[in-house]
Amino acid sequence: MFAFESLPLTGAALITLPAFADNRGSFVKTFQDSFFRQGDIGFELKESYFSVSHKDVIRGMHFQLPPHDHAKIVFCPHGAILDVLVDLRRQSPTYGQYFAAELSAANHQAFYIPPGFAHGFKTLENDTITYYLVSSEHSRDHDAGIMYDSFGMDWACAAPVMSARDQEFPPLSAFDSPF
Ligand SMILES: Cc1cn([C@H]2C[C@H](O)[C@@H](COP(=O)(O)OP(=O)(O)O[C@H]3O[C@@H](C)C(=O)[C@@H](O)[C@H]3O)O2)c(=O)[nH]c1=O
Repeated sequence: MFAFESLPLTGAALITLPAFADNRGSFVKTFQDSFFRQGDIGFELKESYFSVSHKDVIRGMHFQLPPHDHAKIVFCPHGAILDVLVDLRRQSPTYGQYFAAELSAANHQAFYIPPGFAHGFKTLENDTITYYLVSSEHSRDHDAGIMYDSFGMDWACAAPVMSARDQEFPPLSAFDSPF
């Protein structure tokens, strides 16, 4: 069974994926339509993708703007990441607050990230895979972000490897949130 733990940022959740180990290795279930559609989540899978990163890579903080905003399920099937969410929903009591947790192949945990959140991560190991299940298709014109170091998170990383695009996003304080 998927174990679901609500987070202080309303609507977001930490999910422990069902995992089984035997003398061959391990088996992890990453998605079940009936589970993710139920209740408040109502997640409908539209796209899936993964990235592979070296250690000390930071990607983020990303989201898609309305009307192409989406929910994400993020997990790490190889290596480990420090995964970070920021609440961008203006009416939310936790607007501007962040939450971080380690997701790894070893703990087989996933974040459920509702629409209206920025998402990013730092890799903790080489050859780390970050895997996404997403509820809308990618729209390049609606792909946006805020600066990774603008909302109070201590990344504990002196020289992160980052894309040029991620270093040019506005800080949270200058971002006029549509969520
Ligand atoms: C996200 C995405 C990117 N791309 C393209 C754009 C670009 O040429 C190349 C790499 O894109 P990026 O540099 O944005 O990749 P990356 O920085 O890994 O983007 C990811 O970051 C994390 C934090 C997330 O939350 C993800 O949803 C996604 O935004 O892939 C797609 O074609 N489809 C997609 O869905």
